[in-house]
Amino acid sequence: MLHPYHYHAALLASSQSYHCLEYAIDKRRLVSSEHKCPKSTLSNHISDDVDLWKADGLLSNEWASSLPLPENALYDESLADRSRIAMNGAHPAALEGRCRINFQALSDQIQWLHIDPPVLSVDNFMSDNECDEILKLQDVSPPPGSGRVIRIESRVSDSNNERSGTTAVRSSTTWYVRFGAPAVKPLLRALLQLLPDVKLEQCEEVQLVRYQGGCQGFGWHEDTLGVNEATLEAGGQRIATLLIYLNDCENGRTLFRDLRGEDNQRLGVSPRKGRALLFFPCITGSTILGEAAARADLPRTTFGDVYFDQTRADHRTVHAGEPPGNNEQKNIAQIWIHSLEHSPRVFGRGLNRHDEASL
Ligand SMILES: O=C(O)CCC(=O)C(=O)O
Ligand SMILES: [Fe+2]
Repeated sequence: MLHPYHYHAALLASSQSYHCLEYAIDKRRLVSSEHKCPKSTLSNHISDDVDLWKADGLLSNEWASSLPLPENALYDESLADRSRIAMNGAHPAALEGRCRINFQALSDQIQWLHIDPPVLSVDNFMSDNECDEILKLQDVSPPPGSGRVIRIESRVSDSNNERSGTTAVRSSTTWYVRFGAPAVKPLLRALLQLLPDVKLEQCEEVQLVRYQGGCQGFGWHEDTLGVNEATLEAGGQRIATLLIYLNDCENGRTLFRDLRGEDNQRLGVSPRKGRALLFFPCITGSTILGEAAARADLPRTTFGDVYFDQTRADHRTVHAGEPPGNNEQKNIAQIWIHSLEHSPRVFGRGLNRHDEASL
């Protein structure tokens, strides 16, 4: 029996005393390695729904062993240049997909952190209380048999690997939330307000991630799926990443390896409770981006829709989750938006339906 709302996968982040089962997620593929389970208070949360994952073909025996956290790669001019050249060929008129941003509703809160490729932040996207309600999902122990304790280590797929020239690993605790969970309703509503043409069916299940201070993070990677993963059933490619910081953190920024901020330093977004970060993993363009970019006097609302080409990743969007400080914990919620309807699979086929959301 699955819990009616959240938790298919909860995991123990702490790398210290006990691990029961360790898993790695390589984008949509879950790979596992089993460990001897020391006596642990958490062991009764481990359920046999591993079999469910196996049946779904998501388990294999691969295992990423090492856990280097964001390596200090140097700013790669050549990579950025190559992407810029690709971008020149991507006139918005030639881009099929459109992702309208509702500037009218949120103009005071939206900040353009980077214009090309577009990276935006939205402060107070969610209220403190709404963030707290989501955080509570992480504190509830899943009823026996409904969740399990796993450790997730995420690596970029081979194709990504080739692009960004590095293997990214994640060390974190990850929860997946059912669409019907009341706590995520405000988040889903806010998403649809910000991106009014997006259908909920295009969204992956809400993912909550917790990084423990000092030692956990997520290395350089791109959010696009590999060609074999961006299937019709998956809903094609990920066209937008929406990430919400659920608590304030001194450290633990989301860093964009090849983008520069206003201060000409590597672009980094600090975790502020309720702040959203939006960017587009595929090549994008915007109808009036050029004009607006050249004229500082144009109001922000003159930025038009973001157009995208879902067949081409924008390698300039390589990013990482910096480890929070020693005494901090970083909590985020994340949703990936696909070009087409996405079939959620984390809870098992058909077990977490978009229409449970009842917005
Ligand atoms: O933790 C972060 O700031 C970034 C997380 C991320 O990029 C991801 O989960 O894909
Ligand atoms: Fe990412």
